[in-house]
Amino acid sequence: MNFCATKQRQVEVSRSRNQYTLETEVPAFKYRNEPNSTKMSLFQWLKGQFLCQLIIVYGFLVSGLLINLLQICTLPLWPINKQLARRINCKLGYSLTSQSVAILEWWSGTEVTIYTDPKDSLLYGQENAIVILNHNFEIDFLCGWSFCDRFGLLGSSKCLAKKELSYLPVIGWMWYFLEMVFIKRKWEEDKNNFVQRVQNLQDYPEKFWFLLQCEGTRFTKEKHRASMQVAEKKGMPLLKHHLLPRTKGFWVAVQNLRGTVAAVYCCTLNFRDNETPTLRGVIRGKTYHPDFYIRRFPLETVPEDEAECSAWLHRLYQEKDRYQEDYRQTGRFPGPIVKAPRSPWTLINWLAWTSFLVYALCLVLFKIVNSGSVLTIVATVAVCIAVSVGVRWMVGHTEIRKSSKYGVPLNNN
Ligand SMILES: CC/C=C\C/C=C\C/C=C\C/C=C\C/C=C\C/C=C\CCC(=O)SCCNC(=O)CCNC(=O)[C@H](O)C(C)(C)COP(=O)(O)OP(=O)(O)OC[C@H]1O[C@@H](n2cnc3c(N)ncnc32)[C@H](O)[C@@H]1OP(=O)(O)O
Ligand SMILES: CCCCCCCCCCCCCCCCCC(=O)OC[C@@H](O)COP(=O)(O)O
Repeated sequence: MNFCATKQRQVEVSRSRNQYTLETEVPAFKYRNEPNSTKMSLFQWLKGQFLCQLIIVYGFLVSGLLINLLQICTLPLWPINKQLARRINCKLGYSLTSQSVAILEWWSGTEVTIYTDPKDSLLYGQENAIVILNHNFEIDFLCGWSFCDRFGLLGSSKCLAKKELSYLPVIGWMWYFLEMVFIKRKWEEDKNNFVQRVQNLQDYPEKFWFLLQCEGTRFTKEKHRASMQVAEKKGMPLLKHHLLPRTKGFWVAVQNLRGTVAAVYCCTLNFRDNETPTLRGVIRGKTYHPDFYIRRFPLETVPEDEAECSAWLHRLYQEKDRYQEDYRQTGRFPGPIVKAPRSPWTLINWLAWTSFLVYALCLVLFKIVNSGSVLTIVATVAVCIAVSVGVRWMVGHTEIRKSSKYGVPLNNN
């Protein structure tokens, strides 16, 4: 049983007409994600069923391809009414991304606990921001989406992502229409396109957060060792829980988004009890316990000069490193917990897509079996095998053991 034994103040933030209000004290022991065992046993049983997991993957992929198709249909609109095309793509993006949030929050029962200043939380969702985040976990992008959804920015939020992710069916194709910024992580090759894509966000019609994972790659022992050798050579303090941040992307984003974004949100994510979450675990319904610490820095406080801005970011990562160390000692981040409720719309959208697609699948399977054609049946089995290989390949992109060798000496990809 998980419980937080620290006496702490929890601030409930409820959504009413886009306002986050109401504060309540909660008792010292706050039980988290504790399902009523009898009521939940059927649900637990369902989570363990391979068929249910298959339906989740099928629903996500097929709805994703349909959404990709709808996104392609918006292409003729871009030259005529760009802002409308962008808004439609945000809605389409929401319809796909929110399914993964529903799977995280409602299926696996994983809830992100947010530690932040309640005053700052009133601004979340009301302003554009650059978000920086550590890159240690296989489902950090899912937790990020959950956080975006709690503050109404799920469809429109963006990230700086490695180019390889743009080729991923469904997710990567969707991101292309959502104007994500893709980079090869080779500055000379990236710089023109990067600056252009960031500048394009200056007139974005929806509120957005722009996520930068300044470490540039996921944390592994090998990358950490290499990165700390660089820090040592530069005479910088060593980090224990982070790689040395790459600062160029942050500086360019800040410079080009002054006047567009209001603040930098420094986010630090960790999981209770040294959990090592995986996407497979989420699909199998395993509950994880992410804790998430956010500090808001008004953009005016970030230096304009490149060297000073870079030093500012390094200092921030040194602080983040101390928060991670404290978290390991105490099991919590500083500050009060702000509770933003999960939205029922993610669940409604997910159930609507899944019911529709399962119904359609039953009709198609019935027709195939009824046709009695051996060729059709063999072709169907072949397609299923191909899709299964494809899904493993896609899920593999989230796995740290398959992470790139970026940042390891003599191998910068
Ligand atoms: C709980 C969640 C919380 C919050 C989430 C909130 C909101 C979420 C919002 C939106 C979500 C939307 C979608 C997200 C969903 C999924 C996406 C998830 C992830 C995608 C992320 C990625 O793909 S990460 C990979 C790509 N991103 C990056 O690389 C960004 C970071 N990099 C940069 O910004 C770089 O600056 C650069 C790539 C632009 C350029 O890099 P470059 O190396 O060319 O230049 P730099 O000057 O920056 O760095 C060079 C200096 O670095 C030194 N250094 C450090 N370490 C090393 C090392 N290991 N080896 C060699 N060199 C190293 C080096 O010495 C250089 O120093 P100099 O002094 O010589 O300059
Ligand atoms: C919950 C949804 C379930 C639906 C069914 C599953 C179908 C498969 C979905 C696959 C989704 C893939 C999203 C990939 C996002 C991964 C982002 C990421 O973390 O990229 C790593 C890079 O930042 C750094 O790369 P490395 O240099 O560490 O290498």
